[in-house]
Amino acid sequence: KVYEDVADLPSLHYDFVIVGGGTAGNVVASRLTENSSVSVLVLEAGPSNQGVLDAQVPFLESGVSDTGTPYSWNYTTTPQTGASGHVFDYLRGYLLGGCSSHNGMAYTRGAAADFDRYANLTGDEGWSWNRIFPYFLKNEKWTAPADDHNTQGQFNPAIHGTQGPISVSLSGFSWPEFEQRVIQTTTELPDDFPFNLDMNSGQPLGIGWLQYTIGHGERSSSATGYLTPDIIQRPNLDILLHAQVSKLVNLTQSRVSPSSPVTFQAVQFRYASKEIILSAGAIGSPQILLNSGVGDRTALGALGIPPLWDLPSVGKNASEHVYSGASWAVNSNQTVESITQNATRFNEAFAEWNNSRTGPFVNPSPEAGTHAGWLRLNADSPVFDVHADPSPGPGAPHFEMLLQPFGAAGTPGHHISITMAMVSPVSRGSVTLSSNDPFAAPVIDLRLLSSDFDALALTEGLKLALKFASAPAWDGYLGAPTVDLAAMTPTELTAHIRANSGPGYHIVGTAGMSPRGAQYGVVDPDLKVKGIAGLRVIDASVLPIVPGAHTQAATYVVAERGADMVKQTWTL
Ligand SMILES: Cc1cc2nc3c(=O)[nH]c(=O)nc-3n(C[C@H](O)[C@H](O)[C@H](O)COP(=O)(O)OP(=O)(O)OC[C@H]3O[C@@H](n4cnc5c(N)ncnc54)[C@H](O)[C@@H]3O)c2cc1C
Repeated sequence: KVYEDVADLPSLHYDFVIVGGGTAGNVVASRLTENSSVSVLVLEAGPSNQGVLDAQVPFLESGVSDTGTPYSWNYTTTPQTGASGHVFDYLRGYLLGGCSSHNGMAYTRGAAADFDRYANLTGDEGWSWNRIFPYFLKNEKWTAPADDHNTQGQFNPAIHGTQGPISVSLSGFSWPEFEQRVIQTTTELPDDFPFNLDMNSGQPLGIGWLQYTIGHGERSSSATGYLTPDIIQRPNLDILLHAQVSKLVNLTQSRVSPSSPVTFQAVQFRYASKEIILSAGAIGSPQILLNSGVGDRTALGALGIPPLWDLPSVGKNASEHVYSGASWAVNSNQTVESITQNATRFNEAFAEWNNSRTGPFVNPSPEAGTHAGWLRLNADSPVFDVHADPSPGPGAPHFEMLLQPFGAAGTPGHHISITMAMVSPVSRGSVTLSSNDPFAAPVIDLRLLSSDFDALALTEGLKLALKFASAPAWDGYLGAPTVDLAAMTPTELTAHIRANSGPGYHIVGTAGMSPRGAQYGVVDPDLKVKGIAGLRVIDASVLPIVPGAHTQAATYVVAERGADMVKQTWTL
């Protein structure tokens, strides 16, 4: 059951307490309570997703994701020196479902090489692409698009799951003038921009149709998919909302030494007899560990937090994508602005969604892409003189190119954009504490573009965007660029990128996996916190390096495998 008030909770003792009812946390709660002998409590800081219209209507996503809404943690980053000193809002979902209840819904699994690298970095073959692949299928329910269009040639059915909790579909409303030009470009410039039937095969390189965690015109999230009404009714599952966990309690108060590991058995006010599972996300999980005295001993001591267990990697190694882009006016009124800049059409589109779950509101927020391209730097690029290739292999991208029939928000007229992201960044940031107040916002320093490699690579990426737009397919359609990037020298382009880029909200790595016995890292490959009994982290923070993909699919498979590991430990 879902509880709004702690006083109503029926029990003090649970087998498992899951901190965070977000993307990963709800997967674990749902899977563990499949066994009726197990009791689970989920503690979620935010409110319910039920009745939050903007979390249901894909097009209205920003109403739930943006800073300032009641459903956002309202974080900001520190000034980002590599990005002209800008301070960015750092969006994180503050409601049941976490980021899966407010994200952009793009469904991208990443490259096989991303997961094979996780296997190498952890010494656990179980994280390799081939071994993880069944979990993608287990998570997914392939669904026809809302407009029921013929999807042949737009995806490969052989690589998708059909029975899982999360609906995945192709776009349910089309922008034909734009889409035809994208596809035409793949035939005109096939060397640089080959068509890829399905970017989720493990071989993402090329341009393909985007898939979204949307079913029948509505957002599919961990809250809607893994906490269906019948699952919520399970007598062995309690979910407490408005419950922000400050720190974990060490009931045994045992001395810290490698031979007598610390045992965590409680959070604030509830007992977990088997395990506490931290699923508070890549910001929340390290924050709770640090508040609990698990982290860099010196830094904790300096803040007046008694260090309990020295794990210097907690909150470090934050790995995040960085986005920049280009936009052009177009000689057409067939862009998403025809809805966002016209109140009548906006209201009609909303009414259509209400009546039949069709129309433009079935697609994600206005700036969503119709297609994505996953691209690489040239093998002989001089950028590799600055830093060795950080990508996990030749089948994995350096860049994501998002193709959007929409310009910059607030600019009148009709535009298209090509957003370009550096998805194999060298830069690493951190999540640290500002004080010993466990409820104070953490310090989020992504160190975006702090590596020159990232800035120089993204410069090459923007050149690829310009090349894409130079294909004959766009002749007569593209008007003036919003900013004339083609006229810039490479140095000017790099400076432009530093002044005009931002984060992708894809942070991972702050409780990263490393091999068992390694002196670095936060969790072992079985997601148990190193040196601590009774505590795992199961969420995006355990991925040691950001995949070349939006991160929800990777988070879902971490959670599915994590739940299996917990079941295995306790023979459930
Ligand atoms: C605006 C935005 C757009 C995105 N777009 C996409 C996209 O289009 N495609 C994609 O694949 N990925 C996208 N992502 C990234 C993706 O959604 C995340 O990587 C993923 O969902 C993270 O899952 P998680 O379980 O690690 O954390 P979360 O989903 O954030 O879950 C953490 C949960 O823990 C709760 N919590 C935190 N601290 C505490 C505490 N102290 N006590 C109790 N509860 C707590 C939070 O409220 C939250 O519910 C986007 C992210 C954002 C923010």
